[in-house]
Amino acid sequence: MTRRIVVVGAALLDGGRLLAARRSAPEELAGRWELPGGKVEPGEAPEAALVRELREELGVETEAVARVPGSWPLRPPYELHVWTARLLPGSADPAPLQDHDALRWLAPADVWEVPWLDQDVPAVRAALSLLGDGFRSAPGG
Ligand SMILES: Nc1nc2c([nH]c(=O)n2[C@H]2C[C@H](O)[C@@H](COP(=O)(O)OP(=O)(O)OP(=O)(O)O)O2)c(=O)[nH]1
Repeated sequence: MTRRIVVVGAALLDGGRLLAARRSAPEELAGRWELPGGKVEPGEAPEAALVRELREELGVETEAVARVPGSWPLRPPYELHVWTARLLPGSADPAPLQDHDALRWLAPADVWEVPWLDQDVPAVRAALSLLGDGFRSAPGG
């Protein structure tokens, strides 16, 4: 059986905009944009991993809202799953504390302005199709 490790990415929404994060490392990914997140640890729920990673990387308090249908292969054994997420009331604003050197809140019309990692493009597309054109609020939110 092939070992699979899930990387959770957040489609973090606030005020009708989606957060994109520019990777600062490793070298082959640096300068490209991604959905912030990281690896799910053994025994950890993906929603909990997402909240933990966003706290570590961005200094924010969030909650996962809904899984975006689909999964996207990364470098083996990793695969990307995406959840919509929102900032909790009173959370700090996101800051690029770890793994990233720039952040952008993208309005719907601007989503394709940043050079996403190739492997993130279908995941971002799926997130947008779940959210709808305006992405005013995450489903369930
Ligand atoms: N977080 C995240 N990682 C992605 C995306 N697309 C993509 O190819 N990756 C890759 C980059 C990394 O090789 C891997 C996730 O690693 P990470 O560095 O974000 O995760 P982590 O914080 O748990 O890692 P670590 O430093 O603890 O090892 O998946 C994405 O949209 N979000």
